[in-house]
Amino acid sequence: MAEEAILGFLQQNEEITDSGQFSSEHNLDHDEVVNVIKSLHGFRYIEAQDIKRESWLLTDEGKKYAAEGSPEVQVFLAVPAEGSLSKDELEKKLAPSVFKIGWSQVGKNKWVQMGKQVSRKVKHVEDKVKNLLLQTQDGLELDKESLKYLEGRKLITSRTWKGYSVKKGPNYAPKRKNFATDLTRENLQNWKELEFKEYNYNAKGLPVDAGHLHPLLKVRKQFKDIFCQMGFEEMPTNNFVESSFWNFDALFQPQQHPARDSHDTFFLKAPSTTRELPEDYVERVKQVHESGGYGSRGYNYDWKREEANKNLLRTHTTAVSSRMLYALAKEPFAPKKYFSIDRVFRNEAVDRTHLAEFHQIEGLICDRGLTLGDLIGVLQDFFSRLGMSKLRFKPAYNPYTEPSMEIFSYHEGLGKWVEIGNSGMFRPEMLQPMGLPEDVRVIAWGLSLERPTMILYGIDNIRDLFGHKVDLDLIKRNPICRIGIE
Ligand SMILES: N[C@@H](Cc1ccccc1)C(=O)O
Repeated sequence: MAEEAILGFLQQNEEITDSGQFSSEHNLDHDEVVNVIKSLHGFRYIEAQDIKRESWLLTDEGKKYAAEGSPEVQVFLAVPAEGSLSKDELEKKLAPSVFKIGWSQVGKNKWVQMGKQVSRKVKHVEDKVKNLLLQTQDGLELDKESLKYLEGRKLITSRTWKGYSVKKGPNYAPKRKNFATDLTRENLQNWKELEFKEYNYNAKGLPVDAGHLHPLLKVRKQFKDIFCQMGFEEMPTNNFVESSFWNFDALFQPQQHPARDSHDTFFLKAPSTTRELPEDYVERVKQVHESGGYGSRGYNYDWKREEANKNLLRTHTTAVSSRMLYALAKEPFAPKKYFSIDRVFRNEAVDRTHLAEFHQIEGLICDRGLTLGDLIGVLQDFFSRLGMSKLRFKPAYNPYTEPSMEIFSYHEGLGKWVEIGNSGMFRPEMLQPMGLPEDVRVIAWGLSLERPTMILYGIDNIRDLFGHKVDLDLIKRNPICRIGIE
């Protein structure tokens, strides 16, 4: 409405001299008129010039007198037209503040006789203050002296009024054009008929809603911090594709082991085999599988090179540990603590607790003379840093560790013992062919990253945590959970 009024007025007239006046003449809200002026100015339909004016507003006290009359007139009217009354009697007739202010004013104005008795001195009085206040309220201009007087009595205060004078601008039109703003298919097809809005390179874009950490990343960070605090170095795990040799054979896992079946492992079609392996080491691995050595009888089967060459998606990060230990064995011996947290792959039926790819956390310590007691002690230290200090161990079997132990922790929240990992001491059949000194022992453990994360975040279906069905809201709004689930 205001827009039509402004553009229409300028069609016939040179100028709107004062937006305030214009608003009251056209019965428009001045704030709305100002908004329209700003917008039309932005598109250069109009030119606008600021106008600033001092305007006056009544204070609360001023408003009261404008309605009820000034206190001096109220006092005057309380004095009888004929005769007199005592000051006390007069005071009782009026509100204390009215009496107090009015009394001093009637004195100044010489309207009443102020002796023992009070009586009128004049017949009529004019309520000048009330009239001036009413004029101010109506927006009429008062002379300087009156303004100073009312301001002195704190009945009015000044406010800077802002408005505009308005003329036609370079893009003036009696009606605003609708510009096309989006590069839609329709707009592009009709581009000849349309006028596009100009780009505003100074406009700020929408705030970017991105950059949230997935719960798995938050928990991974906490595990990483714990390993680093315990002096572990991170292993390079950036190869998802591994040969069967490093994933299985180097770990003394026999070639007919069920895990090496394609039902359990993803084998690669291309490249289906590895290009090179360290030949002398391969020979020693073959020997230990076939006929043992280092105090072992071996598995007594025909070890096949083709089987070791097959490429696969690594089924555990222990494949990386075997590469690292082999590299370590080539140097003069130095003790090491290694860890990794990265992705592994298993050809499994997916259900609420299993995925075909998940993350494995792996830690190992390699030093002379380590014992099972050291492994238990390190595990106690490691898991208590996670807030899990009640641990139990259960004998287990891995082809590459002896002894092997499953790790259970008492979960206070769930009120039961839960399996949290697997561990053991690497076998001599694994370490000796690498060339590590005979008294060097390696203690190691592994667990999934998903399981503790699910426990922490109260997620009971792994597909709600990882994969294409994950709710983005989970990623945007997950809290920071402290590991320490006790
Ligand atoms: N590699 C084992 C975990 C493990 C690591 C190190 C020693 C013992 C066990 C697994 O996949 O479950």
